[in-house]
Amino acid sequence: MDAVPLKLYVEDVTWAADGRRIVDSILLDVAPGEFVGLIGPNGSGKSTLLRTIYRVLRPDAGRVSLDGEDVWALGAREAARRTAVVAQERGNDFDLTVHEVVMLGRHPHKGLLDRDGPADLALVEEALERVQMQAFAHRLFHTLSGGEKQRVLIARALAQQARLLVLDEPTNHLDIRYQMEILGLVRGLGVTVLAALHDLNLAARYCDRLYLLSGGTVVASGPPEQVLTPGLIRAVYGVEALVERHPQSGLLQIVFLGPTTESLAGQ
Ligand SMILES: Nc1ncnc2c1ncn2[C@@H]1O[C@H](COP(=O)(O)OP(=O)(O)OP(=O)(O)O)[C@@H](O)[C@H]1O
Repeated sequence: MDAVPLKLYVEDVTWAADGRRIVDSILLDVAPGEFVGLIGPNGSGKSTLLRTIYRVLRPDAGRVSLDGEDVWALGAREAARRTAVVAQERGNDFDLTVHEVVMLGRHPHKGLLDRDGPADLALVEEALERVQMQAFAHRLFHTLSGGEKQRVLIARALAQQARLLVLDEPTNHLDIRYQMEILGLVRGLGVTVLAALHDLNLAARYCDRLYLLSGGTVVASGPPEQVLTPGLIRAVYGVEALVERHPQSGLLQIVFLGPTTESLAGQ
């Protein structure tokens, strides 16, 4: 993805369903080349917010802009050229081979009747190599394990050469080695990244800044050490935690002690 990173700006975005605001007046920005993590408990609105950003949901209020241009003014094709998405939802990829799934990443760049050219093939091969899935190129996508599928979807995003990468739980099927490899790879791409992550230790390690969502609103944002405090973890997740810098590695480390007594009493 040797593309110039872009600036993402989410300005007071609200999206409601059945009269309930699932995301409510969200203000968020990601600077060019920054890796920002979106964290928060189940149901806090992370996926819904990401879906407004990659233009599946149209906000009821507010706007999402890429380099200052509203994604709804850009049109689907141009928005897809700028934004690659690795999400849980799967389209009709089931009868496709791994190679064909990754080639889908080239579609926003091609006309309706354009065939796959040598440059497209080279990008697909390079992307498969980067996630170490070359040997699987001719396998049917639906026959892969969860982690293998996840790596192929990352490869599709790489082949797309987008300037913004939106990831929704990109590592949830991966073993610890691939979790670290994929997040390290994504970080090294130099593109703008917004990723919903559940693992707070991984979020602390790979993200420049975090936004913490609760009940559809941003309750904290900033560098990991400012957001991942015992007080905020207790208030938002209902879990007691110790947060410290590991003496040898210097990494921020969160040790979860257990649910707070209030949250246990509420069960
Ligand atoms: N189309 C919809 N209609 C009604 N409610 C919805 C709709 N989409 C999402 N919701 C609700 O909005 C809330 C937020 O969902 P969302 O998937 O954005 O949360 P999340 O933070 O990504 O959660 P998780 O960590 O569990 O993936 C949930 O309570 C969900 O049930």
